[in-house]
Amino acid sequence: MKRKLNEGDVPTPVTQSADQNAVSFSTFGLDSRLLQAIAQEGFSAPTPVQTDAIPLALEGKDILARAKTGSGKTAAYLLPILEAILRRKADNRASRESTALILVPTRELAQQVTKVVKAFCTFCAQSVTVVNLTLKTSEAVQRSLLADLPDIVVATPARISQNINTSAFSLDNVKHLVIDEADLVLSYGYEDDLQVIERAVPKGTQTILMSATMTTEVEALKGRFCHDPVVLEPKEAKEESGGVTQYVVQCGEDEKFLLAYVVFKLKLIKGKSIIFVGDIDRCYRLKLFLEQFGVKSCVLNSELPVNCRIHVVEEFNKNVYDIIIAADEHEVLGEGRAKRKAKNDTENDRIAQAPAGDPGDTGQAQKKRAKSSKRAKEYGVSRGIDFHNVSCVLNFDLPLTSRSYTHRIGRTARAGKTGMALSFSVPSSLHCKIKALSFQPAAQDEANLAQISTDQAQRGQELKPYHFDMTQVAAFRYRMNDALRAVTPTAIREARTRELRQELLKSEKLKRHFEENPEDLKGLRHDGESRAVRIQPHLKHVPGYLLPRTGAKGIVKEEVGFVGLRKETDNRRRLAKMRKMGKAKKGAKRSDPLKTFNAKGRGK
Ligand SMILES: Nc1ncnc2c1ncn2[C@@H]1O[C@H](COP(=O)(O)OP(=O)(O)OP(=O)(O)O)[C@@H](O)[C@H]1O
Repeated sequence: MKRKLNEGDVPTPVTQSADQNAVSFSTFGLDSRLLQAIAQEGFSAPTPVQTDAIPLALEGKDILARAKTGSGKTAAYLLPILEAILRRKADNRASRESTALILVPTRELAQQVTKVVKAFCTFCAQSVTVVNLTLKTSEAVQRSLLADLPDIVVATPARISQNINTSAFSLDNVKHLVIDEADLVLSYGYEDDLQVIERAVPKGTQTILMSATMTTEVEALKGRFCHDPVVLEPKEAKEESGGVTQYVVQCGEDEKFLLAYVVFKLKLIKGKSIIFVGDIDRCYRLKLFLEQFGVKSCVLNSELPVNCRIHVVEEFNKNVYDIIIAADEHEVLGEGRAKRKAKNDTENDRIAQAPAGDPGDTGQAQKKRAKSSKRAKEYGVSRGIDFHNVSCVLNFDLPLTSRSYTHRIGRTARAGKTGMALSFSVPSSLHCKIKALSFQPAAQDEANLAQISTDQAQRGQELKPYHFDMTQVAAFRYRMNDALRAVTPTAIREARTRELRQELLKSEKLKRHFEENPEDLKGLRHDGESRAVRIQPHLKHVPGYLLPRTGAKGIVKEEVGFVGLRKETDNRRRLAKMRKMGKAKKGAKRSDPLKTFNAKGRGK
């Protein structure tokens, strides 16, 4: 909640309301302590969804609000709930009940919502208590947290149903139920849990559904949980992704790396960026690749413990990093797949499985995905996480669904700001040309891009081609190849384990063990220092001769049409150099240096 809307930044109204400009938070009749907190957050005026939802929610109405990502939906439902709790407390000081239940699809979101509650309760912290039930705690701890009867409980549906089933939590006193990111809750496989909750929710509970998109799932939830709800929808579809300028580049698999290098090294994109990749290995591959050019980034993926993920987002939001590389693996499962659940899940949530016989899916790939999907279940980086001040979302790997695309690009242009989304799409003729760099689901890029473009067109948005001057970009190919060669499967594996090792070092739980076994600590520390990729200092500098005469800007040609990509034939030069260094066997056939990756296989 750090970014503020400046005057003039305030987005256009979401629905038709009487003179939106005259609305201020004080017109809602909110408790002065809440108004103080709102002012402290720097919110000068309510956003359109807040303007519409807050008065209705204060009247106790059920609401289904559809508003674009980043439009301030969290405050739209939290403020009226906090107001209602404070009013009830003022009437009956003795009462201690859990009266508000906020359901979110992921742990990160639970953490985020809890933080927002606390921020709004800065001046009434004694009166309102909140518990985030998704933290990694034992059932006994959860039971005791709930026994304190916090006013607000934030959790995933699975955690709630689990606690209802063990009688640790009763919904008898719940007066407000929120399902945030309602369009995602069912696709995360929470159907059984929602059934348990549905049965336990008392009649007359005020229900608020918040969603970025209106899907059949949301319609279904509306029918099941709401009573005669007011439906708030954007006035015009145009406003949906209004602040995001969307671009697409058709390119080969290696050219994704080439363009990423050029874009970030030459700072063609100003400000902070989120790069979405399709799986965890690609997260580290890209990170290690960019690192060699002195481009620093942090990674986010479901393999990292949840506390670490939250920490990474916080660091990014504090501008410690400008680039975050996020693996959107849950998305890779596809929405349909994610619905399939496995029984006997020991964790509180279910396992999303890939269906058998999916076209293009190997058995091994399916197994791997099913295994990782349990982790991915509560991890949804493209959904709802409030990354601050993101100028650009780069879809390094194109999302598999239009809905995912909407969620991903919603990480930029938040709270009335503007932003840019750049997507790489691999034409089928260029897919699987370089095995080590290829991403299997990209085989569907053409079809997925067509679907995304159609959906965006329906929202009045267009994906324009981004014009790189590829003749200029090609000059960087030699360096790209050099850097790519250093990112071996072993390097990726090591980077992956190193990241986890660092987490072990930070672990509170292992502190005692390390005190008793200092050798283990030393070993881990030492491991952490090892470098995954051989250092090539020259790569960090961009020699002037690589740049066009007009400087870095000459690489992006807005006025020309898309320039087809062409493989540069620098192999002869490279081979000659290697021979000189005695590395290449005479007569060795290496038409493309990247093919050396093939021989070693992928780093997975
Ligand atoms: N009235 C306001 N004035 C200024 N900033 C605001 C206002 N309301 C919310 N914000 C800021 O806008 C950002 C986005 O808000 P929020 O996370 O609630 O959006 P959202 O609609 O829930 O997005 P998503 O669908 O992605 O979860 C936050 O950083 C929040 O602090």
